[in-house]
Amino acid sequence: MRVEHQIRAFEQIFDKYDGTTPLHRFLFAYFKQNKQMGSSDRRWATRYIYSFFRLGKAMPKADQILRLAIGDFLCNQTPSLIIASKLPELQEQLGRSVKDKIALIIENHPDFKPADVFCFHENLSNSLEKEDFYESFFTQPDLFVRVQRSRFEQLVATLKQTEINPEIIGEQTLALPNGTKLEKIIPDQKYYQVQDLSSQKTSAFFLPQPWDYWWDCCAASGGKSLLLYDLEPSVQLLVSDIRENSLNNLDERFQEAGLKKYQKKVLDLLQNNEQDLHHYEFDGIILDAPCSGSGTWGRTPEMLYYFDEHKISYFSKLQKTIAENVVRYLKEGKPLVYITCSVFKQENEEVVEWMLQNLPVKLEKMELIKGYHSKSDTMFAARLIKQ
Ligand SMILES: C[S@@+](CC[C@H](N)C(=O)[O-])C[C@H]1O[C@@H](n2cnc3c(N)ncnc32)[C@H](O)[C@@H]1O
Repeated sequence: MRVEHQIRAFEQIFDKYDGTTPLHRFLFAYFKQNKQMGSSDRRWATRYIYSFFRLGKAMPKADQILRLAIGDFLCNQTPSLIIASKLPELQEQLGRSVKDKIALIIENHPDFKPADVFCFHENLSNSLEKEDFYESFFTQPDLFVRVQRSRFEQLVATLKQTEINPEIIGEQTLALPNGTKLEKIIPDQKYYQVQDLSSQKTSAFFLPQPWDYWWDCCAASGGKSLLLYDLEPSVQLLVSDIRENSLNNLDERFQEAGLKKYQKKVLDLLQNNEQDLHHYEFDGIILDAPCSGSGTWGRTPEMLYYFDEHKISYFSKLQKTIAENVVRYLKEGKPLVYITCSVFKQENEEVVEWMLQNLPVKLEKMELIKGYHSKSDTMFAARLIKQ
């Protein structure tokens, strides 16, 4: 296959894609419509377009195909026609670490600045190590699974039989190479959940008591509720979300996990829900808030290119309003666990600061759960106690 052919395929995709749908979904539809592309064409086009977006906004003035070659060099350890044609002097260095390769690119192209990869740096939470964070975009995150304790060894053994070598991260957590078709290997999903490592770590903020009544108020398909249930199976739950569809998926997941004691409501938490909720009082609330998702862009690098910075303040307002609307249903002395998958301080520490000033809550602890050293997402969690 000639390099011109690959470049044309990349350019056609790049021209058609506008960032409004997730890239993986766009590519799925695009390949369906372009049946003339064989599997090798599709594989190369996918590699190139992802490598390109992983470069974010670095080297804005450089030629697009040179940017593609640099992205491809930084993201991959195997050769490609683009690297061979645009960066022949670096071909032999493909096996080096990302850090080394970044240094080589800076040496050869001084206009390459790692900080431009993630160009919203002014907004980053203060405790984030910026260089490590920027560097992490050139490595694809892993796929993490949380496994029922009693099934852990058996699941590891099954995976090993299929020549997938899972990395054991904790008592219940495995890391697998991204793209592993786990549901094909183990179709019965009763005993494991796909859930990012940092997301799993948010459970350290829950600390439920036996027979507590908790509200997972932005539950989607129930990932956090399942963590809570795992910690304390006697807990009773109200789960709600604005999207009915997500709540429908939740039923199946809960059933598989054996979670039976829950009630479900479709609620828009920007509205007054007093009619529905006036008699409710909770022992704990999980607010896994709608957010920019900027801590997960290692999985969706197209956002580095297309995200509109104005959205940060939009999400921040949304988060404050939702927090205000839910905290009134919390018992005194009980926790509100505020979670985002964002790295922006306006959605994290500043929302907490706003809550401390405007709501009857006291901060117990908060943490940016950094995923960039462990091929996982970065999240934020805070535990606030109602006064
Ligand atoms: C970060 S996701 C929750 C993920 C989920 N907790 C999990 O662990 O899988 C945020 C959720 O907030 C919901 N949401 C957005 N705006 C909302 C609103 N105004 N009222 C209630 N839920 C809302 C979204 O539908 C989305 O499912």
